[in-house]
Amino acid sequence: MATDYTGADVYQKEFDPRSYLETYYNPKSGLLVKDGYLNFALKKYHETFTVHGVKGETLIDVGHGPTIYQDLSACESFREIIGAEYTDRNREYYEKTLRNEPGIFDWTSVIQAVCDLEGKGTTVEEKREKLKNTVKKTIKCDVTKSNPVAPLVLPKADCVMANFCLDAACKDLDSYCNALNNISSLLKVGGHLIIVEVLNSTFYWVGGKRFSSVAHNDDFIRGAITNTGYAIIDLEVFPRKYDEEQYNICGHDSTIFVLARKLRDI
Ligand SMILES: C[S@@+](CC[C@H](N)C(=O)[O-])C[C@H]1O[C@@H](n2cnc3c(N)ncnc32)[C@H](O)[C@@H]1O
Repeated sequence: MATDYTGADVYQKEFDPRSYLETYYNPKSGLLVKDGYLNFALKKYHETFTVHGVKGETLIDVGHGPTIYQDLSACESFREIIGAEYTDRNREYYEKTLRNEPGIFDWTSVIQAVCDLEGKGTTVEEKREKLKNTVKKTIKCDVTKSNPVAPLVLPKADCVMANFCLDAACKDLDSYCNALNNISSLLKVGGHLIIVEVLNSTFYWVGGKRFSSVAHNDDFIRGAITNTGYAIIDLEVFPRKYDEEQYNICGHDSTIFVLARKLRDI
């Protein structure tokens, strides 16, 4: 079944942060927890900032939505994280999570898992504090615009990450490549890009609303990143076991994690 393109205005009106978190990241029933993706992503982020030594002054987390897991390792290697997301509700939810407000989605087990990966004896509370202090601000961002953070003009960052954002934000493969180039304009030459996407899916559900996704395979992602002026440092595809009920909630057969270094502006 085809899904009509759900653009940024649909996200602003209809994307419910709590439903998204419960459906995909609930510690017991979350789809991305049960299929192993979350542990895969935590390991890849950990390796990025340790084995691959990615670090610097500023990292921009594009399309962070209401999730924080993608920043838990990064906050040890960057002086500043800037959250850049389209919807007001997601920015608010993300900020409330940083402040660990009562009733907010509970990331404790995920924070503990990252502390265990790091093996430095950091406590969950210390990690929460570190992340809260490292995220200096959240700003509005639209990846379909040539300057995604307009009207702001930011100094170029050392790292840009987009976790499950571009597939969700883009209408087709051409607009995906444009959006990749748009977020690349936020990054220094020599800086690092981290892209995480689902493969071969056209939709995902959040709280009774079907959202569109651009369908592509890993070759497309590899080509799009290389053609945007990057050298790929690490690329891994994580397959998802077939389960009819779960595939009816979101249709991807795997996820892809890519770490790349920017060689030039195109
Ligand atoms: C599938 S969610 C991903 C959330 C989170 N990063 C994660 O890893 O689960 C897609 C996110 O992209 C954001 N988004 C959609 N269109 C966008 C646009 N044009 N510019 C920036 N963000 C957008 C949505 O608001 C949402 O937070």
